[in-house]
Amino acid sequence: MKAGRIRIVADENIPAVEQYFGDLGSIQRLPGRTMTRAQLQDADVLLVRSVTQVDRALLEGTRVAFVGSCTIGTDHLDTHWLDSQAIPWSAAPGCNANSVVEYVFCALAALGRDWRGQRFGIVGCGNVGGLLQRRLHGLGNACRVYDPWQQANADLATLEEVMAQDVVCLHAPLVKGGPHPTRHMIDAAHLGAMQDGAVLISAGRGAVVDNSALLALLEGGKPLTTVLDVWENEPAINTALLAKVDIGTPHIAGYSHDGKLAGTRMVREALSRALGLPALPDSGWAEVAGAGEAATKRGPLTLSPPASGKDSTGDLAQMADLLLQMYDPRADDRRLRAAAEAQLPLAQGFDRLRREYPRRLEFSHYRAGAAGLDSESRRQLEILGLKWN
Ligand SMILES: NC(=O)c1ccc[n+]([C@@H]2O[C@H](COP(=O)([O-])OP(=O)(O)OC[C@H]3O[C@@H](n4cnc5c(N)ncnc54)[C@H](O)[C@@H]3O)[C@@H](O)[C@H]2O)c1
Ligand SMILES: O=C(O)[C@H](O)[C@H](O)COP(=O)(O)O
Repeated sequence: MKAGRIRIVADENIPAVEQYFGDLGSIQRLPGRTMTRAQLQDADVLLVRSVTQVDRALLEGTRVAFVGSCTIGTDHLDTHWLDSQAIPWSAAPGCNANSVVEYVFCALAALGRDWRGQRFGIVGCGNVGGLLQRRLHGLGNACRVYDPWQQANADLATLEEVMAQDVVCLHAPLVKGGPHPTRHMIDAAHLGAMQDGAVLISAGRGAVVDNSALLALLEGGKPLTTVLDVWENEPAINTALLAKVDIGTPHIAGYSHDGKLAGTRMVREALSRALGLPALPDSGWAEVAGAGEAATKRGPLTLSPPASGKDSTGDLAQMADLLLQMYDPRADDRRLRAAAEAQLPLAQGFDRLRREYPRRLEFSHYRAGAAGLDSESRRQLEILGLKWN
């Protein structure tokens, strides 16, 4: 592959491909879910997101010599086959971890759930779970963590102990083989053993939770509060389960604009390494990203003062108000339910919502006035990433 003459095929949902890869050659955009081998015949580089299965069936006989996935998850890549063919590949570890952690706290805020004093369980403690754990420690919350590949984590516990916490957050990858597979790891027994009134937030991969078991439990009246961002059989998700969950979103927890751009940048950096090209300095990448980044150029966005009026939980309502001004998952929930009620198959609506996702900026882009908030609430919001005017 020679820089300047590389043929790149990229999923149409990857932002800023032209800015980040345009210097390398031509770019063709295609819908990721329906990419075919015929479309990739003359491609040198394939850039995907999580909806494209990249395997022998897709690539054999093509000249694709590099695969980049602008995502954290890699379960859609047959990495064994890619390695066996000596096709270099890269994903974007951690690119949208902050976005997912912000989603967790905004979901709790949207539910009116006070996170202070709650005991958290985290399943899967890598970039996302680990960041969540650090934030929770900063906030003063107790955590129990299940991650069979870790030994040094001070919060390690059994899966049973983790599932018994007040708020259980699932951030494990989808792993189909090996000693610790995750498909349906959260089964009827684990779900049934959750405390009445507990919160379950699933933002890793849908099939980690046995969706039928969860639906049966909710239909049976188990008092759980459930937030599902990821589902089995996306995009054709179970509408009966959607009807039962408290917040349901179309796999967008990691969809901050920042997280998506970071994914594109990380894959470009990996391709540069594979091609032996020099890395651009950080400022260079910032300029490239800036080409499509009008919002950050305008400077910080200012939040309205939080709605006044303290309740019995002190400043919770005000903290929640500020968080929800930055991102309100109930808007995504409403759009998904509206798509489920439309005449078209929900699979189309699910993908459309993801394709047309509004620009969502992470908390670091915002500034708020601290007046009226007590010092502990200010501290909590600072730990979550909010800055003050
Ligand atoms: N909803 C979204 O928008 C969204 C966004 C980002 C990532 N994700 C998903 O979340 C997953 C986690 O992201 P990450 O950045 O933390 O990935 P990561 O690779 O940094 O961490 C994954 C962690 O899960 C652990 N793990 C592996 N098998 C496990 C098992 N059987 N039980 C419990 N833990 C196990 C690993 O040891 C690792 O620590 C990704 O693989 C991806 O599928 C979803
Ligand atoms: O793995 C990830 O990074 C996330 O699940 C990602 O947000 C998925 O988005 P998609 O690739 O499906 O657009």
